[in-house]
Amino acid sequence: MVDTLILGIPSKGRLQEATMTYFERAGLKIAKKGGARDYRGVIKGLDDVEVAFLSASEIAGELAAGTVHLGVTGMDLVHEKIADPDATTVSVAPLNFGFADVVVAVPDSWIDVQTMHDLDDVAAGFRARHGRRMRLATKYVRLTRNFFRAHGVADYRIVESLGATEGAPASGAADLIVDITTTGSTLSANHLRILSDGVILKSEATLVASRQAEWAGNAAGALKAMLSRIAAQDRAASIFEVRTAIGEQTKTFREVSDLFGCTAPFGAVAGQGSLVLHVEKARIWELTDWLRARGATSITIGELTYVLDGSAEAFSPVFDALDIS
Ligand SMILES: Nc1ncnc2c1ncn2[C@@H]1O[C@H](COP(=O)(O)OP(=O)(O)OP(=O)(O)O)[C@@H](O)[C@H]1O
Ligand SMILES: O=P(O)(O)OC[C@H]1O[C@H](OP(=O)(O)OP(=O)(O)O)[C@H](O)[C@@H]1O
Ligand SMILES: [Mg+2]
Repeated sequence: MVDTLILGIPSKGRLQEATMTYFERAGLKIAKKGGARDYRGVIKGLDDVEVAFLSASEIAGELAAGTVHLGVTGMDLVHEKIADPDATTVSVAPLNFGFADVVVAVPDSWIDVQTMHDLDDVAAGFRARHGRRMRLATKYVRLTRNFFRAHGVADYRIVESLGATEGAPASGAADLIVDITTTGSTLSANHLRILSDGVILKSEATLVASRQAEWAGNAAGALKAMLSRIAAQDRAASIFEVRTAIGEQTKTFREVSDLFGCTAPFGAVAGQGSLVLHVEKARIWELTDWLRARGATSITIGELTYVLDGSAEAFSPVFDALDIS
């Protein structure tokens, strides 16, 4: 079984549901093997893939170790759990959900502290005023250390937090925090404010591949099969299919290709006939206005589910990075 592709899928938390939906939309339906309590799963029709249900942070760790080949996790966790993410992982595709920022936040009452530079001033004087170093609560220890070092702030101590980090300043457990935020409501409910240059990382759920995993045998083929379905869905979601009957098909096609970036997936033949075009969604009304001005009376516009064309090549940098030919 060593050559099976192991796919890490969040088993709980915020990323779980959107991840399942994302794979299903790409024609990759994930099913639990035994029942709801089973932590292994399969993708119907892809025998060389085994699904491992793990927490988002475990997925980051297992990608670095090479014990999962491919997985969905947050970029915050990739950068927190992995010392040199570029060396051990490859980001395959951002998934457009799970958006959150890792930020430095201070109590609202610290009116003199708006920037990391201000924070450095406070940190330097903190011991003299309070008899101890400034304390920062976070579970993002690596991200915090790197960011503070880059800003030349050294006079502080990290208090590792395992939850409810935003409560630490009010409870007296720490003076400031580094945590993740999406809407900002937890920060404001706790009277905390993000420093103006205090965004450490903008995170999003991401499909990530491991450079450490064994890609020989069937794993590489399974990856290609999965990514070609994902590419087919991505491409379909970005375009409309336009059908119309118009004279001078080849000339019309040449013009709409220049003007609106259209493609003709099934070609354009000389003379009159029905023409099938693909166009980026944002350009649809420009294109149809243009066609109508040139005599096209009947035009249909359709959404597509999958488009199998050359767009899978978008992933060739990933295959190169993984040494998959
Ligand atoms: N508002 C948010 N707060 C926290 N995480 C978010 C938010 N929005 C998106 N995320 C993403 O979801 C990831 C997982 O968070 P979540 O708390 O759901 O995981 P979890 O299952 O509790 O993981 P663990 O048990 O390992 O902490 C975060 O690391 C981040 O990438
Ligand atoms: O900016 P907001 O939209 O308010 O979201 C941010 C909050 O959400 C997360 O907590 P979560 O609900 O995942 O609980 P947890 O701390 O137990 O993981 C995160 O740790 C913040 O506390
Ligand atoms: Mg959480």
